[in-house]
Amino acid sequence: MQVFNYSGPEFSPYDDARETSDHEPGPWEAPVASGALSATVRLPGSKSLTNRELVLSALADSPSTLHAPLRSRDSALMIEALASLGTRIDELGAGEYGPDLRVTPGELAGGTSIDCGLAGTVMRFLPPVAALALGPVAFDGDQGARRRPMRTTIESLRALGVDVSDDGRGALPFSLYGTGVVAGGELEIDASASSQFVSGLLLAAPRFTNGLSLRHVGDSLPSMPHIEMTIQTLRARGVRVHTPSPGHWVVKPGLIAGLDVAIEPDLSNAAPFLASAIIAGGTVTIPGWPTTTTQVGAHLEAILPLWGATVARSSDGLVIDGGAGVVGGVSLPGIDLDLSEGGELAPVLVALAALADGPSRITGIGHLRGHETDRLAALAANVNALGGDVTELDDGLAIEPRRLVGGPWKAWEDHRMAHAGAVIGLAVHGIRIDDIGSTAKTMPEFPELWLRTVGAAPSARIDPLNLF
Ligand SMILES: O=C(O)C1=C[C@@H](OP(=O)(O)O)[C@@H](O)[C@H](O)C1
Ligand SMILES: C=C(OP(=O)(O)O)C(=O)O
Repeated sequence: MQVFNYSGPEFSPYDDARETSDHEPGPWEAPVASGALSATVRLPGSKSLTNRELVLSALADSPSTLHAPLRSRDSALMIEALASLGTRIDELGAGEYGPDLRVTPGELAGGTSIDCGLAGTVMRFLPPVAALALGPVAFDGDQGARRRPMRTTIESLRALGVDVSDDGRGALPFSLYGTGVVAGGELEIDASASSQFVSGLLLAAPRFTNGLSLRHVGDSLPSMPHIEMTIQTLRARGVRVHTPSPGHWVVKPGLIAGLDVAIEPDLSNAAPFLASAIIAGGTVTIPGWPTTTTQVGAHLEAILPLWGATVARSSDGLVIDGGAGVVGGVSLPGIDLDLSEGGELAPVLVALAALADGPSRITGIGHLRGHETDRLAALAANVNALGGDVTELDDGLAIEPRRLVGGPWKAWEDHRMAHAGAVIGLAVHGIRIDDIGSTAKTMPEFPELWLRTVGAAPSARIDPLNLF
């Protein structure tokens, strides 16, 4: 097994990361399951698809329309950044999920600074785009973002001839001076800390004069489905991309077509809602579940039955049936899972494992130390503070069965940490999440949707709220 060694800036989930955060921490008492569920939860659009389509629309040769895009902090930051680089983005009427977006590409211009917030997609996808602009572009983000690994982005741009200034930590803040042209060609990078290093380069590569032949060298490569998503979104816009061998991608130079594209619901954000049926019992339906998709959340269909749930597709969407649920006496088995392809699913799956009656190991996720917070340390600290027994491994977590008791649960700015706390709180009285506002990163509706899901009347239909 290949082990990822974290080599980014030093940080721990205990650091106070709130100094530059955009919201006041919202303490929240997680609701306990009060009975079997029967809920249909319509989820907002995928973060990963929305932010890829925004970038490609900005680089395209004609306008694009995004239907049902995500509206959250991460997509708002992407929109703001692309607008400051010269892209026009208009809201179109009010669709079922809020306004669609019309993106009209403009000449890319520097002379701006980009706030990445805590968004990996903004900090890794936009520097190669900014290199195509004329003029200086400065990048910074939240205090927590300054601890996320960025060395590969910085070094890959330098290797492509882009003038980048940084303080040598391999992290935000840094700035680059775009000349309006990137020659491209052959490039080797180490993307073991994040697949987003690969995706960011591939998304801009059709606009490089010679395209890009990109090879990943080094340790294992996480989150392969997200790279597949990048390739598929490029191909849908007429870009020629091929993969001569695993870890080697070739993007031909050429035009990126404008497109009318419907954004799928965020299947990774479906994780806590699907998990709620395993804890509370009963059924949860997610409408609009795509028949085929590159979203890694689709793996939940195969993963969640490991805990005994029945997961099936119906004409209404994806339906999970948790039977009587943990609170109704169902005993969850321990599991052994390599989650290298779907690290963003880990927090909710660890929450389920912490409620199981057997030992679990979730591995292949060493790179989660460089996510919104050090997710391995944060999950271990949170569960152990409730009386759990979670041990950090080099590339994952070992979870021993323990009876958990109520207590504080820290989000550390991390939306998925808050989701995990909410899942545990369904089964354990008195879980107090310190900052439910962290969920605004990808799903500002989470607290409301969650309360309505777990207290939902039979067959209640729950739609995203218009919070904007
Ligand atoms: O490209 C993307 O949209 C993402 C890639 C993954 O990043 P890592 O490879 O850094 O885990 C994933 O965890 C993140 O939530 C979104
Ligand atoms: C790792 C995540 O986000 P980001 O896009 O900021 O990397 C995530 O959403 O789990």
